[in-house]
Amino acid sequence: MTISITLVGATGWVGKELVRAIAAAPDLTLAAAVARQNAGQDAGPAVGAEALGVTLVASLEEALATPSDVVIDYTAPTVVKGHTLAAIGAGRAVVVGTSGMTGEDYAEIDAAARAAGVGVVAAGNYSITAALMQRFALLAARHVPDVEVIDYASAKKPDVPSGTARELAERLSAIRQEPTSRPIGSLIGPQEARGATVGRTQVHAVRLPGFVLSCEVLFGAPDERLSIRHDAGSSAAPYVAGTLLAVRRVREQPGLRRGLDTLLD
Ligand SMILES: NC(=O)C1=CN([C@@H]2O[C@H](COP(=O)(O)OP(=O)(O)OC[C@H]3O[C@@H](n4cnc5c(N)ncnc54)[C@H](O)[C@@H]3O)[C@@H](O)[C@H]2O)C=CC1
Ligand SMILES: O=C(O)C1=N[C@H](C(=O)O)C[C@H](O)C1
Repeated sequence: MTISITLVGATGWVGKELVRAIAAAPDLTLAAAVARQNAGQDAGPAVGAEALGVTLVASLEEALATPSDVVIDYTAPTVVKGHTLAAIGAGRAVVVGTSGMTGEDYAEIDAAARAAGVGVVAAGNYSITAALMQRFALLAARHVPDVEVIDYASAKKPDVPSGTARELAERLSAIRQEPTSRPIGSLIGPQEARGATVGRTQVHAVRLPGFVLSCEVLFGAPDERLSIRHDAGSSAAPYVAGTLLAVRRVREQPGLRRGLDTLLD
């Protein structure tokens, strides 16, 4: 039995790579795919591949009419929460790639997934090396209380902070001890200069041409520093293996699992 997939955002930067990888994987089947501008076309040629016999549709609602085991979402921050809740409502497991959701959004999704008895995996970054950055940073935070996150992305990225930085900051916040830096409210000058507080962690977002996505975790201790950094390149290939790992594991348990590193052991 193969795992059947509904892919939303099938002709996007990541979606295209996923269509090709799903078509090449013997244990996976593309059951339905959503791409608004290419609706009516076969999904294969729409991503530069052989015909797959799957006709692209214009909305997740239409795609859910076709049975599948797992919905993958790589769309946009404005629509991902609605898509995820709709897929859960239809009894599908969900792999969330799209960035932009808050910790509160994820709490709501976890509750909905548990109530429906379906699994959800969400990762701010499905690259294996980015997951390792997160794993190493969480280990370091157990020993070093002072940590801040720098989030670098392209000038065109629509959301801030990145899914990578947001997830990292929220998870660091859950385990880190109190920092030794002065409380932000006590500082002289514009408090925005200290970045945004995500969970209990300061995140500094840089948006410049020349970056795809880089994330740096900076730890400071008396008379020494530790920097852990991940730099993404220009292709979407690094996200494919992690996303498909999540597809293969998402139905193991109901509720939300956050972070690709939760699937690595
Ligand atoms: N978790 C991870 O590892 C990664 C996450 N991302 C995130 O995934 C999201 C998508 O990234 P890209 O593929 O680079 O974007 P993209 O813009 O290249 O592709 C998104 C696709 O979704 C489509 N779309 C938008 N709204 C839609 C809707 N309502 N219904 C159906 N389709 C819709 C767009 O038309 C587009 O084809 C972003 O939030 C990005 O930050 C990107 C790379 C890796
Ligand atoms: O928008 C992007 O491009 C990316 N977004 C993801 C994020 O928000 O963290 C990660 C990926 O490296 C690229």
